[in-house]
Amino acid sequence: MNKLEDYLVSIPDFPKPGVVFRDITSILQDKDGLQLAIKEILKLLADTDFDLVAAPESRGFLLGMPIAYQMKKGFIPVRKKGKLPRETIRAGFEMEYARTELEMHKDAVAPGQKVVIIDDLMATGNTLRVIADMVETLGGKVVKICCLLELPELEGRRQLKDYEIASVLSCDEA
Ligand SMILES: O=P(O)(O)OC[C@H]1O[C@H](OP(=O)(O)OP(=O)(O)O)[C@H](O)[C@@H]1O
Ligand SMILES: Nc1ncnc2[nH]cnc12
Repeated sequence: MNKLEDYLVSIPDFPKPGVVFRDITSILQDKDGLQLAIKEILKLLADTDFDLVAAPESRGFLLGMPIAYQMKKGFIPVRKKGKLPRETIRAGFEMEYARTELEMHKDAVAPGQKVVIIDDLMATGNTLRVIADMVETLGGKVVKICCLLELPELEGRRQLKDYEIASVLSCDEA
């Protein structure tokens, strides 16, 4: 079986010039790649006590949901603006290549609940920061952040110093 990094395809200048897009769909479309990706994230959580997984639309859903299901936890979808039907909290921010707004249902986390945040990739870290802030605004505790892939050159960890972060792979920008 290949290593996880052997399945990852990088596309220069997508979605805009200067960005190297790390395409996790090339991992997930392979049956062995998919197994590896989920198993590696499960390993990162082997010793973590938590109640809920929170993950952002859309690539975060692809990894967050199987983890929540496998570990028998609840799942909180963090969605792009205007998609969640009940009362939400919302935050707008810049990512590596776009501006976006994310929302979480106000009743998604009860005070004191322990939340793991899962995403495919940490670039600037702004997506993860906003989700951590939302969890805390609702009274939850972020016990761990897990990503399949991290781009250290964008220094996402600098603004996430208060959290335990684990990623399966790390990729230089070039
Ligand atoms: O660290 P950051 O700079 O915040 O970037 C990371 C985010 O960017 C991508 O999501 P995107 O908003 O492109 O949405 P998608 O998953 O729907 O493609 C990725 O899935 C992360 O959630
Ligand atoms: N370089 C990148 N590749 C894939 N997804 C991303 N999200 C933010 N930056 C990204």
